[in-house]
Amino acid sequence: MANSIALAFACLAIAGVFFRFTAIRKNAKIAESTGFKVFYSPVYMNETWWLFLHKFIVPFLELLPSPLTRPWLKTAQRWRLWHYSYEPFEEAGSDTIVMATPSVNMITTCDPVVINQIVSQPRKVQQDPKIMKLLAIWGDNITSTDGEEWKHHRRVVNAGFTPAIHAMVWEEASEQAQTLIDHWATLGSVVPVVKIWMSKLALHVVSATFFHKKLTWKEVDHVPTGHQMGFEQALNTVIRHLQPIALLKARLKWLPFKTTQEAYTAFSEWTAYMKELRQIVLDRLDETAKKPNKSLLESIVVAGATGEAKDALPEDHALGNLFLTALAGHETTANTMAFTILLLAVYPEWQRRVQEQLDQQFDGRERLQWSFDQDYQALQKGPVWAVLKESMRLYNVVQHLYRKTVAPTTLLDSQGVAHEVPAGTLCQFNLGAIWRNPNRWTSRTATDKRREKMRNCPALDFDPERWLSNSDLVNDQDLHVPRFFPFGQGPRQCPGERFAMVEMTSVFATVYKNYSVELVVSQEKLKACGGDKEAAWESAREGAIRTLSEDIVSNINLELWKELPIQIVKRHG
Ligand code: HEM
Repeated sequence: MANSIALAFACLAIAGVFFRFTAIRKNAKIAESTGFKVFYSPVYMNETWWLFLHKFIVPFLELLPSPLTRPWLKTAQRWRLWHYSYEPFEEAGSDTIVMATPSVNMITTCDPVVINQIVSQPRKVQQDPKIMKLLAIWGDNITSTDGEEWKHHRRVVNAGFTPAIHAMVWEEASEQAQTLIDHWATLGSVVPVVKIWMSKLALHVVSATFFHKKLTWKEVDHVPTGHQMGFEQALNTVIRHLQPIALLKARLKWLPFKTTQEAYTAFSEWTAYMKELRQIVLDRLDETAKKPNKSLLESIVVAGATGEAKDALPEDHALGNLFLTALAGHETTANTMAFTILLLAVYPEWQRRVQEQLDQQFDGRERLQWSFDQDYQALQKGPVWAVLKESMRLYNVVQHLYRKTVAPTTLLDSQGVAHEVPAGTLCQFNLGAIWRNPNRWTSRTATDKRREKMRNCPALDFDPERWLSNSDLVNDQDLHVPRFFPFGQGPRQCPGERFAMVEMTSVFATVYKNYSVELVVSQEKLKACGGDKEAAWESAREGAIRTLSEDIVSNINLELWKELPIQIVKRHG
């Protein structure tokens, strides 16, 4: 009996391998017609079994001779793409390659020309429905749709990003940052994991400006009557359990595990909060519909309720967009702020340059006298934005974007060669590889020896100067397409770009005008360095640079959950 079962399994495994191999061969033939370099990949990065088992399998695959795994093993690990950066393309000897997998052909590229061609042909290249529908948890929304349906969602969401909202973001972000610093002071001014606080801060800003729901540091865990979770906790828990919620939604209720029960409670609580917010607008519908400057919530709900043929959104679509903007609007900005704060603690010389710019700009004016109209634009020219851009270059929180060809498409590459890509090809833009491609971006801040010793940590290349002296921006000045686009490009470019930049500028102005942020040097470290403060600081800095590489994790966003303590110190003079 046991022998028969073993035989049956062996036959199944052989048949599986045979079918996979045949499918790859078939896909590879089609891929070769594109003229891009083609590689076989025995797995497709999004296959369910691979996503579940990779942790156990990858260490064994890494023991195989590299010609057998190059470059597919790196491209198949989507959660490590940021860590591998340009390596798979280096291994492949090309900035655009096609991976022929058992299920789909996937173009993966870090060539800005190819990317620009892809996003410029929205009729032929669209969102991949399989990937984007996962985010349609409450209903279709701006990211889960394409074509005419997407235009509809986009119009409604865009209407919420008004100049009045951006001015509100400026004020709210500054107030939240100041009250957070005051809150930190009550906790001793040492912050072990800055990411956690930046997520809260960014959520507070989104909540106040989009939903008219003011959140404060004291009421973080407040649970209103009739609810089982606070507003903030409900959203954060939904985000933490996004994958099971996306797959099972209300069916989670029937699973008896603690985490699935928690996920279900968060799912139903967040649904209730969104419905309540919607109802508040519905109660003042006529008045709100006439407002020239609607908030995002108002724009979405009014469009859904008035039934105008042009803009009407059913309730599930309205909830879908409310969730999506809350999600897209806070984690991206929060992680970018967290990385930038840590980088400035590692590079105090850049912190000083930021402070000099702020001192000059505000010239003795107190925080409440700063203004969006007078100060936001002025701060874009100088170290504040140079630091932000350099941080987004090295720590691109959105690591990859996807499109799928729905018709045969011609793509030119940076050498001017035309490639014919058939319909049904998945296109992946590897953003980290674009901006850490050593052939395009100069690295001046670390010697090869130091780079080798520190295992090529991205933080070693932090060089905001490149944004101030444009001459050194990139090696290929003759490239006539955008080369740095952390917010995407083309019709689907991030609608929240200005929102995010206003928020981050305002937070950094508030933090660094009156405070410095320093790495914490532990007593053990000081002791280990024989009481030499300078040596202990250097050692803490080396540790921070390593942490900013080895401990970065890739979830929906790139993030650092591990402790990397910093302390907030009042500036003098
Ligand atoms: C540092 C902060 C942010 C970064 C790096 C970022 C980046 C991006 C990127 C790369 C895309 C995809 C573009 C594409 O598919 O080509 C995107 C889309 C989007 N972002 Fe952002 N984003 C940020 C902040 C925000 C904020 C603050 C909001 C809202 C308040 C927002 C809302 C959205 C939405 C709704 C989309 C989908 C657009 C569509 O599919 O039409 N983002 N973002």
